[in-house]
Amino acid sequence: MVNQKKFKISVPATSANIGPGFDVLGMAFSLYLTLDCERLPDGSALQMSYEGEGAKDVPLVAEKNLITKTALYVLSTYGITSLPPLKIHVTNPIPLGRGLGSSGSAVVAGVVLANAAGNLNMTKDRMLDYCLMVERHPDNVAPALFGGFVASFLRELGPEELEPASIPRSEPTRNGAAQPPTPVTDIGHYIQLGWSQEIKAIAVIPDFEVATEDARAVLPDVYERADVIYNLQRIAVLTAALSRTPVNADLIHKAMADKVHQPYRKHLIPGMSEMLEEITPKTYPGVAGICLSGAGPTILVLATDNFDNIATAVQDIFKRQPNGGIKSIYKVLDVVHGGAQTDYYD
Ligand SMILES: Nc1ncnc2c1ncn2[C@@H]1O[C@H](COP(=O)(O)OP(=O)(O)O)[C@@H](O)[C@H]1O
Ligand SMILES: N[C@@H](CCOP(=O)(O)O)C(=O)O
Repeated sequence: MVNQKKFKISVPATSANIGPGFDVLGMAFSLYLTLDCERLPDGSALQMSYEGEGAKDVPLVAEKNLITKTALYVLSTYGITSLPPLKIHVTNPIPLGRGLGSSGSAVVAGVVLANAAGNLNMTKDRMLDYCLMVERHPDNVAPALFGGFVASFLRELGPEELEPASIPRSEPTRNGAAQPPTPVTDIGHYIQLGWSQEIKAIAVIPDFEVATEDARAVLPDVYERADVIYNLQRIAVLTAALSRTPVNADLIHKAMADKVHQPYRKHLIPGMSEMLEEITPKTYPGVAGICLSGAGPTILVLATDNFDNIATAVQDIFKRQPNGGIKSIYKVLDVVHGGAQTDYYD
């Protein structure tokens, strides 16, 4: 099966945080990064092509592209120094730098690619360790790998694992540090949570990027106890409320408030504060909750109905921002149960 000539890897887009669940919660969406792969005869060079989001900017050199760079890193820890001869066609509908987990999906795709191309036979739990060596926060990579609505945490690393060279890194794309070594095991822990299928996700995606690294740089190192309690109370209620039918929109909306990351990021996303205040279950029936998607700038509205009107209301707030307004598009997405997968065929 694994030696079949062709295989296809699919990895869903994700939204992380979901309000109070900063670096904890994430969900997988019905929007897939795909890699169509074909094994080539021994001695052939890697052939890589790419269509979709990022096509103009994403490098197609194996050592530079985040997908293949991640695959090379994984293979290197198995003593394999190059990618086996492959033709890879990447199709990417996930906008880059918008808070829909494009880098997490690319990292997951790289680990899954290494597993398939190198016949490594890794479990998904082991793949998670590798993903976390490249992208440090688990809230995108865990749902991209496993699917669904996921809560995750990292185990505390011991002193020797905290040696600089061993620290799993976030945002691999913009630092030039040496490759991390073979990961220790069980870095990440996760659980798939219940999700009420009546709730869909509206992603309103503005036409500018916010690099996750920049959106993390604006956060404080230390928080007030009251703010931590505020988020802990809400996250516990939110995870249960999102699994219940009938949907309690008022409770979900209140439980999606956050004091840990959104207030510090609001200046990076013009209009976000107005959106969080104005788009409520009362003003727009069908709304269940609203938050920044990941590190932004996409706005995520959870809703049961009235999707186009709600999306238009968010878009109108982007449009009325100073200096000519901000253009946006929107996608109405399902939360999908399946995560990354590899299909083999002739
Ligand atoms: N499909 C992809 N192929 C290669 N690199 C990618 C891909 N998707 C994302 N990246 C890299 O990840 C960066 C975006 O990461 P990040 O700032 O974390 O935003 P996001 O919120 O989209 O994950 C891009 O600038 C690019 O370097
Ligand atoms: N918890 C992270 C999530 C980043 O998600 P992304 O999709 O914006 O990369 C954060 O909020 O920094």
